[in-house]
Parts: sequence; structure tokens; C-alpha cells
Amino acid sequence: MTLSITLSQAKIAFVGAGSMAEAIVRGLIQTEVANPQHIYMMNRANQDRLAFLRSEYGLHASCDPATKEAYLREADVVVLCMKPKDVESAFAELQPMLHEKQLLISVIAGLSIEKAERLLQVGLPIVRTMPNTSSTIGLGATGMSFSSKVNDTFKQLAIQMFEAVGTVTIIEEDKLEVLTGVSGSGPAYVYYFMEALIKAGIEGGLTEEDARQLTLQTVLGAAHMVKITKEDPAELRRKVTSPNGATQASIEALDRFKFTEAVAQAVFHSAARAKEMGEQIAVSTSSPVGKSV
Ligand SMILES: NC(=O)C1=CN([C@@H]2O[C@H](COP(=O)(O)OP(=O)(O)OC[C@H]3O[C@@H](n4cnc5c(N)ncnc54)[C@H](O)[C@@H]3O)[C@@H](O)[C@H]2O)C=CC1
Ligand SMILES: O=C(O)[C@@H]1CCC=N1
Repeated sequence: MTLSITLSQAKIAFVGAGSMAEAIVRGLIQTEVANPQHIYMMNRANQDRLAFLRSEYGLHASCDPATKEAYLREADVVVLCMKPKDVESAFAELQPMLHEKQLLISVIAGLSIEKAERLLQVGLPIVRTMPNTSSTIGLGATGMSFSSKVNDTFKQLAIQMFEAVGTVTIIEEDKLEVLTGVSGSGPAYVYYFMEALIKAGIEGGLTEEDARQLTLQTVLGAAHMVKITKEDPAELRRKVTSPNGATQASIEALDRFKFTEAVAQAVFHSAARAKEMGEQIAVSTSSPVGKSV
């Protein structure tokens, strides 16, 4: 890889063609920062999924071992997008095909840079990220940390890649788990809240269609208010909450049911589980990969 390579020139191989890989790829292609002909997606199986990805995005996709090997050897950037439980076997398979000139980007929850280095035993630079699924529409929020081997060119490439699909927050690696609790899992809390609001509206007598539309516009409007007015959410909440009015009654109900504590628990449980999943990834001592560890 030359020092001046741009994202549109780089050959990017995604190992694992699931939801997160597709979210990133879709964003990269829609924003036209990456060339679909330079994007290679690979999966363990599922020809239908790969055929869909080829026809939807005009990229290369395969689960054939020889083709996967060719993709990997040619790639400038390799993005690891498998579940934590599949990391050990995937890394054993990948290790002989990777080389030091490539940039490795991981989106795997909980997998530390140090463990990825021990598993791979190839001295390539590693960028550990925690994106979220809103990358699909260019509104992702990605946390990012770099191994000491990542030079400025690769840092810029990784930042550019994830900025194409949303915002990038560079952060110390030991904060990536709590970031997972806030923004990696975060979209799920918002969807869960929306589900609950729709359900309550229907229970109260609204049609499903009205409950959905009102909920969507309320969440969209509130998020835009925070962004556009730059006011603190607490201040914006205060403006909705007339003294002794309807909202005060609802906020008091949320407090009685420990809303703030529930959200904090959600964040900390996500962070703890991410850490645990990372710790559960074994570095086998019997495999060649683990021998010199
Ligand atoms: N879904 C999300 O919101 C987020 C997920 N992540 C991380 O992204 C990673 C992937 O998550 P999802 O996309 O949700 O999972 P997924 O289950 O949708 O996709 C994973 C894919 O990897 C494939 N795979 C497994 N081993 C492989 C191998 N050796 N070679 C090639 N392909 C292989 C599987 O067949 C599957 O298609 C996880 O590590 C997760 O922690 C990170 C941020 C957000
Ligand atoms: O649930 C998970 O494990 C991944 C990490 C953050 C979002 N999805």
C-alpha cells in the first residue's frame, strides 16, 4: 500500500457479511467515498445473502475458500465483522493470509487490540472500532482506538472510512466498553423506548398508524432539537415540563419506576457483557497461533 492511497483506491475486504458489515458498506457506497468494485465481502456460508449483496451494491462477495484467500491477500484494509464467538476460528483461518502492509480494522465488541495481536501473530496495525447500525444511513456513531503500529496515513484512512457513515470519536481503548453501552447498543434502547411509546398509545386508544407516526416524529424532533438548538437535554426537558402540568406527572411516574437508573444499568450491563465476550475469546495454546504467546 502506498502512503498516498485514498479510500476510493483502497481494496477493502470485509470478513463476515452480516448486519454490521452491510451497514458500513451501504454507507460507504451511498456516500460514494468507496468504490464498490474495490469492496470484497466474505462469509462462512449463505450463498443467497452473498448474491443479494452483489446485486444490491455491485461489490464482490464470496464464501469460496480460494476466492476468499485471493480477496484477503490483495486487500489493503481488512475489516473483521464476525461475532466474538467466531473470532478464534476465523483468526486461525486468516492468520496465514494477512501481512504487515495491511491495515486491520475490527468492529468486534470486547476484543482488545492486545488479544487481536496475540491471536494473529502478524505485526500489522490494528484499529479497534465500535460502530452502530445507524451507519447504514450515514448517521452512525463510531468509537475508535489505534494500536501503536497505526501510522498517520492509516489513522486518516480509518477515520475517513467511518466518517463516511457518521461521526467518529477517538477514545482511549479502556473506554470502548462503556462507549459500547452508550452508542453501540444505544440504538436498541431508543427502538425499545419507541416500541413502548407506540404500545402505550395504542393501549390508550390511538390507532397503530397514528401511534407510530406520532412516536417517530416525537423522537426525530427531540433529537433534532438537541442537535440544532445545542441546548442541554435537561434544559429542553424543563421547557416541556410546565409546573404541576401533564409532563411533570409523567416524569414523576418515570422517576417512580427508576427510569434513569434503568438506563444506567442498561449501559453498564452492555459494557460488562462486551468486556466478558472479549475475555471469553480464547487464545489457544495448542494451535500454532497461540504457541509463542
Ligand atoms: N449489530 C450491531 O449493532 C453491532 C455489531 N458490532 C459487532 O459486529 C460484529 C458482527 O455483528 P453482526 O453484524 O451483528 O453479526 P451477524 O451475525 O449479522 O454477522 C456476522 C457474520 O460473520 C460471518 N462469519 C463468522 N465467521 C466467519 C469467518 N470465519 N469467515 C467469514 N465470515 C464469518 C457469519 O456467517 C455472519 O454472517 C460483532 O462482533 C459485533 O460485536 C459492533 C457494533 C454494533
Ligand atoms: O449486541 C452486541 O453484542 C453488539 C455490540 C453493540 C451492538 N451490538
